[in-house]
Amino acid sequence: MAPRVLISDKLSDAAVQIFKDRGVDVDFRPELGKDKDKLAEIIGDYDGLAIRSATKVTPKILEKATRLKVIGRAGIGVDNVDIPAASAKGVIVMNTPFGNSITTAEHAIAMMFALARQIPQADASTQAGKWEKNRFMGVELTAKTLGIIGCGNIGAIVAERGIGLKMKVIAFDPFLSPERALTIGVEKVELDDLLARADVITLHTPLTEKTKNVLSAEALAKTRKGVRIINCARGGLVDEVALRAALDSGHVAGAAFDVFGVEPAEENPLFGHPNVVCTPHLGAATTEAQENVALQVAEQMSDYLLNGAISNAVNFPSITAEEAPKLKPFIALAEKLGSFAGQLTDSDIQTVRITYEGAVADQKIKALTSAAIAGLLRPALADVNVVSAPSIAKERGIVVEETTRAAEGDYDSLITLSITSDKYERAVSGTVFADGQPRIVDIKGIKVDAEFAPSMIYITNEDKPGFIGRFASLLGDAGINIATFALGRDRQGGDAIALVEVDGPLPAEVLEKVTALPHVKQAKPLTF
Ligand SMILES: NC(=O)C1=CN([C@@H]2O[C@H](COP(=O)(O)OP(=O)(O)OC[C@H]3O[C@@H](n4cnc5c(N)ncnc54)[C@H](O)[C@@H]3O)[C@@H](O)[C@H]2O)C=CC1
Ligand SMILES: O=C(O)CCC(=O)C(=O)O
Repeated sequence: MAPRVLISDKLSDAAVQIFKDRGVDVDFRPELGKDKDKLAEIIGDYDGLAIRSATKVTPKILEKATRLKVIGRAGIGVDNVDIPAASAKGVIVMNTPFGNSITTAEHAIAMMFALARQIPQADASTQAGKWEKNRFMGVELTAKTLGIIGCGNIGAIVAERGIGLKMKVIAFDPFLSPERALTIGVEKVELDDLLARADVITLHTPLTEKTKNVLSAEALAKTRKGVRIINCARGGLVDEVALRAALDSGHVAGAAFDVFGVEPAEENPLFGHPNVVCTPHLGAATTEAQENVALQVAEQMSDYLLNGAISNAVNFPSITAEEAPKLKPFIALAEKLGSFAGQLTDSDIQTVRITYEGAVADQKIKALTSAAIAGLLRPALADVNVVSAPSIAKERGIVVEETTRAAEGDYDSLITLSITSDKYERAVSGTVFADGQPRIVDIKGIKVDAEFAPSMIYITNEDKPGFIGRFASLLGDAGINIATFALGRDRQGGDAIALVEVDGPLPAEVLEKVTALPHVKQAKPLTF
């Protein structure tokens, strides 16, 4: 029986044709993106779901998706799909990481011109018969400084266009290597430097814990008077209330937003300000981009449904059905070791060394390495996947080295991930026990024994009496339950570490208090 795919958003017709040509039954029901009840009612009849951003793939939808094998996002951001819930159901989630990048970069440039010359306002006034020639005095962009926050695929295209416009382009992106910055032709700077120098700031990062409110009230206060701000990436990167205040005071000269904290944005703090230009998430909305992403998603989904081939999956490596059961726990281990290192890293990674010892060395280590790199980069990159992770690492000048050797220590299989950055070297090792659960067994040469948990705290401290008691009382007083507690130290009175699993997320103020405890060097929240 031919697999069945439902298209529940406005995808280009090109996708329908590809599915038909490949022998996949396809139903084109774009109205379902806004009708979650109807979608839940019929999703059980389909093997594949092709979407853009209107369809929200929630755990409730996935619960009803008894046949679903693959979700294809015709676009980049998969924030409308509950990835953990899809993964838990074994549903592959694919995206199309490059098909709409040029179009979105062009939208940011269009927004920059709209702000510089107040084109929407001048258009409205002219068409109202006012002919207000003196009201609309613009600014020239040539020789102005364009500050790009997030210089990945789209940011790099914006940079190229900005340089073409004779602007001075500076970029803040902790994961941009100096070599890549040189190739793109941008000056790599720290955030404060960008804020102080840029005449126009444009954002091109994913929305993550680290990028949320990257333009906060405090950051906006560090910008130049007269700065213009563009967001064509994700709502939530800029504090909209603080930006409105900065526009009202005249500190910020203009803002152009395509994306908003709440979408669809029927109301928003920025609305109604005379120097604000808004579009309804149109960044990817060109015929060319929509055709690119529709063709690509239909090809990828057909390949998977008909032949089992996986590409651009955000939640699974490319492996065969026979390899999967043996590899799966080690994939999880590699990805979690990478994630552990990635969550603790805020600087430019130069080298990643992965050592496979014992039985695991005979497995498909390319997939394991990809999973480790995807885990490492995911805290920083938009929806990096196991297929794209190695090439992204290469593009960023990260050297990846793999070593295999016979088991030397206590474990049948051991994976060690070491990263070198411009500031430090960090190593973490893990294994999979007979229960199939991945575990951390060594951090920086200090032995521990901890499972990965949804909410954890990693603490480094001096091995002095009293720490555990003080820490436990602090969490107890804050009403936070400690689920597991793993300790290690290099020697008596030396460096110690603790990996603590807690029930529920850790509030920032509690973390601050932990960091302030005597002898604590650092305390970081981790999620797995
Ligand atoms: N408005 C629209 O319709 C569209 C919006 N987008 C959004 O644009 C954004 C960027 O997409 P791509 O360039 O394809 O992603 P990408 O993954 O290629 O680039 C993101 C860049 O942000 C950087 N970054 C991560 N954390 C950072 C931090 N804390 N500070 C500074 N930089 C940081 C990363 O190193 C990376 O270079 C995504 O959020 C995507 O969803 C994409 C397409 C259309
Ligand atoms: O499909 C769209 O219109 C939105 C595109 C987008 O935001 C993305 O690809 O991340």
